[in-house]
Amino acid sequence: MSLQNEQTPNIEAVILAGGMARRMGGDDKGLVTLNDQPMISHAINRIAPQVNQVVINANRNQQQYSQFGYPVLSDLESGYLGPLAGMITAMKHTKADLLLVVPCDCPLLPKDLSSRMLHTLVTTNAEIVVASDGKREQPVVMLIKPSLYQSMQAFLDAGERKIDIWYSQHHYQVTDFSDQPDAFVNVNTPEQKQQLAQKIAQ
Ligand SMILES: Nc1nc2c(ncn2[C@@H]2O[C@H](COP(=O)(O)OP(=O)(O)OP(=O)(O)O)[C@@H](O)[C@H]2O)c(=O)[nH]1
Ligand SMILES: [Mg+2]
Repeated sequence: MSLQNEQTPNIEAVILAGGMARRMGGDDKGLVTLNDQPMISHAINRIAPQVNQVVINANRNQQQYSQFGYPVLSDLESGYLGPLAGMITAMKHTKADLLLVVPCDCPLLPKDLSSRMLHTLVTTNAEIVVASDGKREQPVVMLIKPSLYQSMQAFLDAGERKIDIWYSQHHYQVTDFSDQPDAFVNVNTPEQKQQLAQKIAQ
């Protein structure tokens, strides 16, 4: 699929908040408070200025999530199949040219995430762009063509769940954010939340 307008494609962001957050004791991770704000607010504040639309993907507390002012999508396929279930739900729903996928538990996402990943996509003609902190790929931070939903559906139908195995079947490229080493700090446990709260407050 070629983009209709490669200079200014329409980009929608989906913020994934549909997991079970077992390492957070089963609390709804997007709504857990980090420095006086729900965790997802930090991600929204970083991402909303960078894209044309935002949707939130959540499988619990949908009413509370709707108060952020964006559409809330629940996984089309229930059963907590993992992040791919949230991504495919947004891919099927969006009318945008490109979908920017981010998790709700990365409060320091780059402020130039979308533009740099778009630059990679356009200059390499990739179907998928994955962010990297310079050491590791961040599989839940992707810029992706929504038309790939059919491939993702086949992957899920086959019982597969791992994002990096799925995208490695496609022409993907990596955008390196090693200039922002903390950008993908991820909050999975109460201890990590505590550490990040102190760091942000400094
Ligand atoms: N829609 C959807 N999103 C998910 C699902 N599982 C995980 N995610 C999201 O994927 C991202 C990365 O997942 P994790 O950080 O492991 O979050 P989690 O699965 O809720 O947490 P743990 O149970 O502790 O692994 C987070 O933004 C989650 O909300 C799922 O089954 N459906
Ligand atoms: Mg998980």
